[in-house]
Amino acid sequence: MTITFGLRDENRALLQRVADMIRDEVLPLEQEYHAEINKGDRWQYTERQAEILEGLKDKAKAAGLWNFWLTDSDKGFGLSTVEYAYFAEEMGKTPLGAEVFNCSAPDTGNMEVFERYGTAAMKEQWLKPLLDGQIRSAYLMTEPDVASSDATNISMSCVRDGADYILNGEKWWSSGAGDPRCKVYIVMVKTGGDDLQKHQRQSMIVVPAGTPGIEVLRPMEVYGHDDAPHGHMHIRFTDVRVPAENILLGEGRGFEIAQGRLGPGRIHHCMRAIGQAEAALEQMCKRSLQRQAFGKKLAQLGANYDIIAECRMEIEMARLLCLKAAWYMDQGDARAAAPWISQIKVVAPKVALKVIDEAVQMFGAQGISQDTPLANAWTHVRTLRLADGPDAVHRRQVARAELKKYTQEKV
Ligand SMILES: Cc1cc2nc3c(=O)[nH]c(=O)nc-3n(C[C@H](O)[C@H](O)[C@H](O)COP(=O)(O)OP(=O)(O)OC[C@H]3O[C@@H](n4cnc5c(N)ncnc54)[C@H](O)[C@@H]3O)c2cc1C
Repeated sequence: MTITFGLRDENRALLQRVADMIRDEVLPLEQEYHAEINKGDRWQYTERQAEILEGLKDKAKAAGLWNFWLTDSDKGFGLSTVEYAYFAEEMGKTPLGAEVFNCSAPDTGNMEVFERYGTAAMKEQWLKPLLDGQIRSAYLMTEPDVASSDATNISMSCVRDGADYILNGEKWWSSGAGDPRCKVYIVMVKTGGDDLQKHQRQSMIVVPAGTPGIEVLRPMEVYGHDDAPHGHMHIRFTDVRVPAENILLGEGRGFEIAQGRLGPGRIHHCMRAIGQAEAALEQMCKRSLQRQAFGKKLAQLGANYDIIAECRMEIEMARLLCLKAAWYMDQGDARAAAPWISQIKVVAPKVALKVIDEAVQMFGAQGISQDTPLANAWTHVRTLRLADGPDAVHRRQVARAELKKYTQEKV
């Protein structure tokens, strides 16, 4: 029996329905969906892809299995962050899982921004179709020419001109911007100069994807994969003009919004990474019992018992830490939760990478091939050590919170 403390009884059945749908309906179509991408223009959403994915989304929506990520809200199920952790873990077990239930990044973070900081017009134009799963979105912060783990470096120019703002500069690693269904970007820009305090120079602005002056230059590759049709795009803005009312909250409020956006997004990635680790351990165990070498099952050879045991123990530790960080988030004090989110943001990808790597090894050469989901899972989880803040930045947060207990001085 799986222990699911913190999950209210009424939501247990809901979680089981998600797990059942993933096993019975999503997993059987995964391979065909991904094979379809290789058939023609990788950046198109082919008829068959649409049939598979939109078909699954329609089923999930009709069954009421939709938008679980809207924690503590009357629009979703009102799950706590702790409860959502179990759902995200389940959805993380397969690449299409999160999108089928309208719970995928970067849309969830962007929807949260529109919900919390958007105007009524933005909610109508962007939040509504995002909540319905009709369009997708991207979040553009990282820039090629500056160390973007320090967001005070963000320098895309955004200058007021009458009733508009004009944007110039480049962004890269804009996840999801390759998808033809991606219709809107939330863009971190620089609106203030050195006369302002460091954290008041950046703003966020809403830019429709097709605005004149936007050029998608190329997909950035992850270990040689373009991740089509989602993509992590390198984009140039040349005199891109958007109405002044597209700025979120007002000039200089970018950091405030980034904090609100990134907290939940980071922990959701970790929850899904734990799901990927669980899926990899299951595959490793099954393989080690099915295959034989030197007259024994693989499980019985060398240190394989130890490897399996270590993987189980590390997953359990990571899950408990993730639930603790989620619990802190549920207490409503983002500042107190931040170091806990940083802890799990370092630990979850590290553990998932280790487990997936051991599973790859147990599969032999097949493990690194296209014939198991493991190679793809490894590259995906590896990116999490950078995306939403590199490990070192999160470790620094953890250390500062620790040191602050013992000094009044700035650490
Ligand atoms: C697959 C993928 C998807 C992504 N999706 C998006 C997206 O949708 N939108 C978006 O805006 N960005 C996205 N990113 C970008 C990601 O958020 C950035 O790469 C990340 O914030 C780091 O910025 P940087 O690459 O400029 O690295 P830099 O800031 O140049 O940092 C490089 C290295 O410097 C070291 N370093 C930095 N700070 C410290 C410190 N305080 N202490 C010690 N060492 C330090 C670390 O080793 C770090 O890895 C994505 C990245 C990947 C790989």
